[in-house]
Amino acid sequence: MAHIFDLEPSVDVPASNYASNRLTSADRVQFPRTDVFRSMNKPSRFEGDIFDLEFSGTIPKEINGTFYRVQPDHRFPPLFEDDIHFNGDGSVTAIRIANGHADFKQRYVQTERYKLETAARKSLFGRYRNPWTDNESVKGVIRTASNTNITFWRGMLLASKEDGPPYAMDPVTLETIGRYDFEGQILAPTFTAHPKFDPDTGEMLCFAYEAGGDGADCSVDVAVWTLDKDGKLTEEAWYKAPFAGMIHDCGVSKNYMVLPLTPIKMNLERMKKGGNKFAWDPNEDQWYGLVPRRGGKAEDIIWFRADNAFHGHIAGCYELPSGEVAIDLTVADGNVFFFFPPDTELTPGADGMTKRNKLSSPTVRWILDPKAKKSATETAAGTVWVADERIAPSRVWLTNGEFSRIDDRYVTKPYKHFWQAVVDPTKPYDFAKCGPPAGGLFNSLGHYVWNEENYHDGSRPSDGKTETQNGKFGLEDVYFPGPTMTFQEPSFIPKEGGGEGEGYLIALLNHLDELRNDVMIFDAQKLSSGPLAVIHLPLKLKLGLHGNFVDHRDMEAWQARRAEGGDLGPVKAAAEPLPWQKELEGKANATNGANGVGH
Ligand SMILES: C=Cc1ccc(O)c(OC)c1
Ligand SMILES: [Fe+2]
Repeated sequence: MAHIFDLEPSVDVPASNYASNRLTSADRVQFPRTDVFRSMNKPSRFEGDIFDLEFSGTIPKEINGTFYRVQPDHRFPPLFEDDIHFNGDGSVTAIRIANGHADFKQRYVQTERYKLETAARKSLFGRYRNPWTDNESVKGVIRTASNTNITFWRGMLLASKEDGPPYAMDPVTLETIGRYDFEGQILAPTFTAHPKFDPDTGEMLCFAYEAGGDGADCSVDVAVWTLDKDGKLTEEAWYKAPFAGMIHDCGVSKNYMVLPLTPIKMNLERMKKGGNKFAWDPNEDQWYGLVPRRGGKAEDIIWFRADNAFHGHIAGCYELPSGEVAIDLTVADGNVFFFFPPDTELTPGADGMTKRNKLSSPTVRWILDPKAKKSATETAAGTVWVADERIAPSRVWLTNGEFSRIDDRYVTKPYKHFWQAVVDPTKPYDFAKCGPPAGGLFNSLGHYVWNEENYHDGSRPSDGKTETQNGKFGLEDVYFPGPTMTFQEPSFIPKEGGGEGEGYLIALLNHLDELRNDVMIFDAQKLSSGPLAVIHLPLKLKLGLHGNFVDHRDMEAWQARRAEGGDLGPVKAAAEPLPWQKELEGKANATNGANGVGH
């Protein structure tokens, strides 16, 4: 009898189900044959559970909690062949660790997009953050894929992406509860994927950009909110940005929030023509908006400008005795998002590609003075408050990494320790076995400790000069697993009663040759000694974005409060469409779907 594969040549397999960049038929389930859907990033679409994962080494018995992380994972062939990784559906992984064992669970975030596309059994939403490329049937539907971060807040997981509101999930079952509007308190169209939690007050600090209208109109409105530990909205302030660009992460000190505005810019005309949401502008500055955490008014923002560069993620942010705000983050010297090249009409001749894979990404410290002189400056977007003097870095530590993490108990405070996924180009890479390193050559994990001189422990003011060094700002402890492996973002697991940085580091490892993942657990301060445990997953995940560890005691305390009959009761999903959706409802041609309200 013929084996099924022997028959394959007679099966009519077309080269591609795309023509002129568009999906020609949804009858055939076949993803684009582009790098975005290849190798480590081949769609997985796996949902399931694995009880008692295989592992090597010893999983420390004192770890009792869950490591959550989220990955974009397209469920259907995209409408456009040139689709990007960031447009994939959010899929959440939970690695539950207890008693020296680990279990696995993975579920999609069931967004409105997920539900409508499931019903249609095909993609209905088009290009990244561009509703003009959608199927007509989903006009007015919240488009977010909730694929960027997964944070724990008051007994729920919040799956978030900065183009829409967060979705609440059950932290144990990973079932989607629904769109979360903080019980009607936050009704903006967008919400950050990087909310921050003040360890002293229990507050959530969060923001949104492109927040003024329907979340797809390139508005320059930026909202900043605080929710107290009881979930009550206590602060809301609205600011104007100098242009409609990306504000991805934020820094939070005791009294301020810092909003890095990256020079990748939206353009409504380009979007209406079906083009990219963002384009890198190599002629634009990088900006930092400094706002007070309490009582902020529109005119309180100070926008600081510095030379063109690309923001990565924030390590720490805190105040100096002088009252100045220090913020440390990775800053790359070119366009990291090569899939958002310069717009040839807006910046003719600009080159956004040559430096791809050759970018340097040091950890940069900026010192921002809340008393800096500023002037009202007219821009196309309106009046913006800009500091009179440009800023330059205070410290440039040539770490060459991304995905900085700290001991989150030190958010808002002076801190010494940070960790990163590191690119070490001096190490061997097995190109023959692995091909190009999908997602970047994060071939190492690094632990860094600012030394006394560079740690603002409350006694030293800033010195106003730029210093650039390699290895002299503090201690470097780097682990390289081998030439066929790369890391995803690490998360820190604090040891109970331990000091800053005492605990473990957990991160996903990509095997680019076998196309499979492990989870590595390290002593957070001895990375170079190698992992204490390697948990072996029997499958390939995708390249994820962000993750966080949640201690089981926190989980249990909230579970009791969230139980039927508990003092809070179950999490309440949004009960009403967002204001922009209600407005659209009244207009001709609008089909609003379910408006993001659970059904
Ligand atoms: C890493 C940054 C980042 C920024 C915007 C996004 O939409 C995103 O989607 C996964 C990721
Ligand atoms: Fe991020």
